[in-house]
Amino acid sequence: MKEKNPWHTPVTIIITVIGVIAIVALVTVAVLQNMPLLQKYKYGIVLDAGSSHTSLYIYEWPAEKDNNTGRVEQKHSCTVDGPGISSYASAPPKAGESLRACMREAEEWVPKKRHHETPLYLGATAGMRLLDMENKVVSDKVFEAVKGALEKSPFSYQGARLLKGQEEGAFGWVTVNYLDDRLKQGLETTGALDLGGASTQISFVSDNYDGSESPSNSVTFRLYGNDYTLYTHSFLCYGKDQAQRIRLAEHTQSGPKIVADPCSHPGYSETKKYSVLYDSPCVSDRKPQGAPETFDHTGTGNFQECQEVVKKVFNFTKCKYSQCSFNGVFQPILQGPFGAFSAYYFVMDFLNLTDTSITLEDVKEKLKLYCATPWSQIVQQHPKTKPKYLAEYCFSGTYILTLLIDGYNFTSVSYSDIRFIKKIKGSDAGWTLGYMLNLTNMIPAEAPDTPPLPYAGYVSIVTIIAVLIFILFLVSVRPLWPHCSKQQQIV
Ligand SMILES: Nc1nc2c(ncn2[C@@H]2O[C@H](COP(=O)(O)OP(=O)(O)O)[C@@H](O)[C@H]2O)c(=O)[nH]1
Repeated sequence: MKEKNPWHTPVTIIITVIGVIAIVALVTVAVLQNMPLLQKYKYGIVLDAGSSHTSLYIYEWPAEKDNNTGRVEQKHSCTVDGPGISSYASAPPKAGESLRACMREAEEWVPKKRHHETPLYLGATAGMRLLDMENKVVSDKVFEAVKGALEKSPFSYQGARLLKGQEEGAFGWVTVNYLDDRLKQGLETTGALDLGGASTQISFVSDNYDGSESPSNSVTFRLYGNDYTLYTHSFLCYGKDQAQRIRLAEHTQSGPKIVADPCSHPGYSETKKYSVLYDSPCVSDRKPQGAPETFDHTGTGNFQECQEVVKKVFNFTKCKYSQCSFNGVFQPILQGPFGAFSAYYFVMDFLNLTDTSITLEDVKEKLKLYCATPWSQIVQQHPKTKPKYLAEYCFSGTYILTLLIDGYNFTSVSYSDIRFIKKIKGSDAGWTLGYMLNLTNMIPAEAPDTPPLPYAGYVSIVTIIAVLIFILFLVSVRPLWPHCSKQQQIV
């Protein structure tokens, strides 16, 4: 007689099928629910309206990490043709028009469906600060022109404004430390040294600075659960272009027809207009009376003498604080490391002096040789470099060393704590990224909660538990199993 196989009872079959379906469903739901979404990105655009030129930066971050945990990276940058927006004082509408080509480029780089939700900001720095001091009506017109141009774009325009020097310094510091992952991990921070054309910024955290001395130099942040009291100062007129004017103003106090300049190469000669040299609030009050219309700017290429004239740009006499950098400005004891970017990098990179492990004496020796090189040889060796930049590297290198050593008090030891940088992990060092991170609340005050397990670990655990449940289920229905002994295999 045929004994009925207990596995073939309808109840057992139904229970088994339901059990298997339930386990598969459990694993599927858990995995799908927690699976990373297909990588989609969000974007932000910042225009840096500097004194010498405007740059547009497009930033990108994973869309599903909108809860401040995603990494923001620079996707693209575009340099606006022509000078900085402050140079359009006599024709403000052209300042708006000048942005058009880069804005079109941005439209191509940012996916069309993201255009309307992509925030667009413009921040103007020292060039516009000077124009604002000189003629507020005109600077307002320039802002109106750029606002008009940006409002027409398909992006979510969030405003065009003048950045305070303190903001420029602080956001540069945020950028450097964000890109270096120092904020999220609560590591010792890197100071930021930014050299522009019209202003220069120094920002760092020092154990000796709690903001009580010279509070106007302090900015406090709470980022990823850590408190920072940042020292920051922006020196208006101490960017390299304005410092060059101050120095030449020193040379031309008596309104001479010929200026023999130790910071220009021997054999260099250029006819310049007094009206152009003195056309800046940084020097306008020093314009010599009865000067001729032009002067011949000639070079002697003497580094030591250049250092002496550059030092005169700084005032070291007065300090009402415990310690100062220059011009009576408080500065706490330097605490490194430091990242030096913008014109610091352009100049030191050109001069092959970005390696700060070489001694300061060697750096000065190299600069001395460079300054003494005849102009004809310099032009011959660098046919592709803009003559405007080429003519100024001797001055700019000397200015950078003087600013760092005499101005900020870097020593031959702490000089090696400086890194001359252009980019960090593919993103330009500068204030723009820090500015956008701040305005989009991308850096939380508190450290975001991290999931207790990484995704792969989570999937493994769910699968193992499901398999265990299945085995338990099989064991629990064991009484219904067919018996394996020979006698029971009667079919
Ligand atoms: N050598 C060199 N200098 C540059 C280059 N781009 C900009 N600069 C100079 O670097 C300085 C900084 O420019 P910018 O950012 O416009 O100045 P800011 O408005 O004060 O921030 C100016 O003196 C520019 O002339 C470059 O590619 N090479």
